[in-house]
Amino acid sequence: MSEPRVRRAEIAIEQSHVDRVYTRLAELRAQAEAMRTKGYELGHGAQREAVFEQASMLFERDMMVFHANQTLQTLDAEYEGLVFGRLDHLSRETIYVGRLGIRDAEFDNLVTDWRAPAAAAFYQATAEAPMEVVRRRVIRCSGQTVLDVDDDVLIADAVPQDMQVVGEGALMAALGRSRGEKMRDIVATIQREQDEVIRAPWRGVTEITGGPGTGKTAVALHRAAYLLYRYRRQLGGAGVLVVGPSGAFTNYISRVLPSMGETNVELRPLGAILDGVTAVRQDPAPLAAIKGSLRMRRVLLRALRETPPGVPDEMRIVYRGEVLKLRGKELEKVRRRVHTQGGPPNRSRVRAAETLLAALADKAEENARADGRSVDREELITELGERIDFHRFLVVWWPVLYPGEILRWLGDRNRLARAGKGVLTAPEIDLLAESLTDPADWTVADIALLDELRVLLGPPPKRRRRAQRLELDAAPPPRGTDQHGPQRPEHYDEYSHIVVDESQDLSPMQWRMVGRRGKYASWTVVGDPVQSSWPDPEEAAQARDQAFGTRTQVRRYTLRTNYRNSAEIFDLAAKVVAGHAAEGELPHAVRTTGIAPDVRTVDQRGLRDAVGTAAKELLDAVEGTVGVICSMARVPEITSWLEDNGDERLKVIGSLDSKGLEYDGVVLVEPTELITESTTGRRVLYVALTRATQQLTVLASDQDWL
Ligand SMILES: Nc1ncnc2c1ncn2[C@@H]1O[C@H](COP(=O)(O)OP(=O)(O)OP(=O)(O)O)[C@@H](O)[C@H]1O
Repeated sequence: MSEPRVRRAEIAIEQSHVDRVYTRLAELRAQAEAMRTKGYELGHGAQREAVFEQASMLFERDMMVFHANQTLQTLDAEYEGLVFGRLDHLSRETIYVGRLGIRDAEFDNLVTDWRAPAAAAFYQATAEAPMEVVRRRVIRCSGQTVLDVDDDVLIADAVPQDMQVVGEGALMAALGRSRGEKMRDIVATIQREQDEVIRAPWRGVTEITGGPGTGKTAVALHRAAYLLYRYRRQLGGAGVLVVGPSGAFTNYISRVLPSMGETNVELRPLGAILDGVTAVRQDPAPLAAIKGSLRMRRVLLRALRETPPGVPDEMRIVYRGEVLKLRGKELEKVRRRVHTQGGPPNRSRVRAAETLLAALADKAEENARADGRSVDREELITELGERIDFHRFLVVWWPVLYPGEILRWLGDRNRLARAGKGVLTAPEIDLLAESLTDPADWTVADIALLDELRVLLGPPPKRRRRAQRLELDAAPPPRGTDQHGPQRPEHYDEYSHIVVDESQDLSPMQWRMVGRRGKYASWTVVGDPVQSSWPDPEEAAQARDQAFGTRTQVRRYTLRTNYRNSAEIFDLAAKVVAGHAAEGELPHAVRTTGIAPDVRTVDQRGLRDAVGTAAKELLDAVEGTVGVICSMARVPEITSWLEDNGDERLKVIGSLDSKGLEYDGVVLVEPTELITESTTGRRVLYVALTRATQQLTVLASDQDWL
C-alpha cells in the first residue's frame, strides 16, 4: 500500500477504538446522572421517615450525590483528545493511553490513564531501552475525530508482518503548531527527560531548572496532575497550590490542569497570595529590591511598635477624688514595656491593660509618698480595671491594628526614618516613603509586606475580621482553577504540595509569604537562574531554604532542550546573555524554521508606524498569537498606538509581565530600554527575546543592546 493509504487505514483503525471510548463515556455519564437522581429521590423519601432513619438516609443521599457529581465533573472536563497514544507490546498486548482511565462494561481497559504505571513506557521507552514496546503511536484527534497517527518503532526486528508504521516526529508536529491564548497540555508528547521529573517521588523538594522554553512550566503542571493521581489520599484533601509570577501567567496556564481532569488545584499569582487583596502593579526594580529584602522585617516590626498616629498622648483618670495623670513620655514607656514582652499587638491588649494599671498604681504611690500617705495597690488595680472610662481609654490607646494601616504609616517619612534607622539608607527611605503615600493601590511587592504584618500583628478579635478584610481590599480572593475548587479557610497554610514557577524572581519576603502556606508541604520549584531579575540571589536562597524547612531533601533536575523557540530565534537571544550565563546553562533549540529574526533600525519619531507595520506583518504571517513586548513604562503608550488594530490575537505586554508567556510572533520594541529599566536588564531582555515560537521582529533606535 502507498503511504497515504496506509495512513488512512491506520487512522480508520484508531477511529473505531476512539468511537468505542466515547460511546462508553456517554454510558458512564448516564449512569452517574441516574445515581444523582436516585440520591435526590432518597432525600425526598427521607422527609417521611422517623428522625433516626431520616439522618441515615440523608447521609446516604449526600454520599451518592457527592460521588455522582465528582464523576460527572471528571467526565465533563474538556477532553480535547481524550485518547492520544497507543503502545504495542512484544507480547502483542495493546494499550491505549489517554487523559483518564476508562473500562468497558466487562471491566476491560479501554484507555489507561497517562499517569498510571502501565502508561509510563509511553514516555520512557527508547530504542536503547524499549521496555518491551515494539511500536509507540501518538494519535492526534480533534474532538472525537482522529486526524493523524505518528509512530516510533522501538524494537525494529520485532515488528510483525501485519503491523504498519506511519509518520515521523509527533513532537516536531506539536512544536510547530500555532499557539493560542492559553497553554496546552503536552501529555501526548512528554519527553523522556521531562517524564523523569514528572514522576519523581513526591516528598521533599523537587527543583527543576533549565533555560527558556525547556518545558519547565509544562512539566511542573503535569507533575501536579501526576501527584494528585498517584497520591490522591495523601495530597488531595489538603490541596495543591501553584504560584506564578503574574495574573497574565496564571491565566495563561489555567487550562492545563482542567484539561487533565484536575480542578482541585489553586492557581495564584504572587499579587494574590494574601486573601482579601489583589495587586497587579509592579514597582520599579530599585524599589522592589528594597521591599523584597529581609531587612524589611525589622523595619515592619519597629513600625508596628511605634505609637499609632492620633492616639491620646495623655491619660487622666480620677481615683477616689484624686486625679492620676500619665503624660506622653510615660505612656510611651508603658507601650514599650508591653512590646518588649513580645507577642503580637492584637493579642496583647490584656497585657497592655495590666501594664497601664501598674503604671497608674505607681503614679498613685508616688503622689501618696509625697503626702506621707499609703495606697492599697491591689485595690486600686481591681477598681480601676473595672471602670468603663479606663476601658474606653484603652481601646483608643491600644487599638486593633491592620496590616494596610501600618504600611500606610510608613508613607510618613519621619516615621519610616525612625523605623528604618540603621537598616535602610537615607535614599532608600526617601524612595520607599514616597511609594507608600498612595495607599489605595498596593503593588505586588507590597503583598508580601502586608502578609508579614498580618502575622506580626496577630489576628484581630473575631468580630473585627470583616473590618480587616475591608481594610485590605474589598475584592474577593481568587479561588482555585475554577469555582469548583475547594473552599478553604482564610490564610490557609496547610497545602500538601506547592508548585512555585519562575522561582528565580521571588524576593526573600515573597519566599517567607509562600513558605507560610506550606508548613507541611512538599515542593516543586521551577526556575532559571539566567532569567533572574532579583539583585541579591544569596539572600533569596537563604529565605527559600527556610521556606522548605531545614532538613528537607532536595532533588535537582535540569532540562536542556528548548522546545519553544526556533533555533534561529534562540541564537539571537543567547548572544544577549553571552558572558552572563555559565557554560552549559543555555539550552539547545531543536527546531529550525529557516526564518531568521528581523532586526530593524528605526528612527524614534517613526517608532509608532514601525510598531504598527511590524505587528500587522506578523499577524498576517502566523496563525496564532502575536505579542508586542516593550519596557514596562511604555505599555500604555504602545497599547494606545495599537488600539485600532482590533485583532484579538494581538497583545501588548511589558517586559516583566512577559515571563513564562509565549506567542507565535513577537515584536520587541526598543531593547535597550528593557536593559536600562532594571538592575538585571540583560536578563530581562533575554526573557523577552525567548517568547516567540516562530517569528521575531526587533525594532531598535540604537544598537547598544547587541
Ligand atoms: N514534550 C513537549 N511536547 C510538546 N510541547 C512541549 C513539550 N515540552 C515543552 N513544550 C512546549 O514548549 C513551550 C515552552 O514550555 P514551557 O513554557 O513549559 O517552558 P519553560 O521552561 O517554562 O519556559 P520559560 O522559562 O521561558 O518560561 C510550551 O509551548 C510547551 O507546550
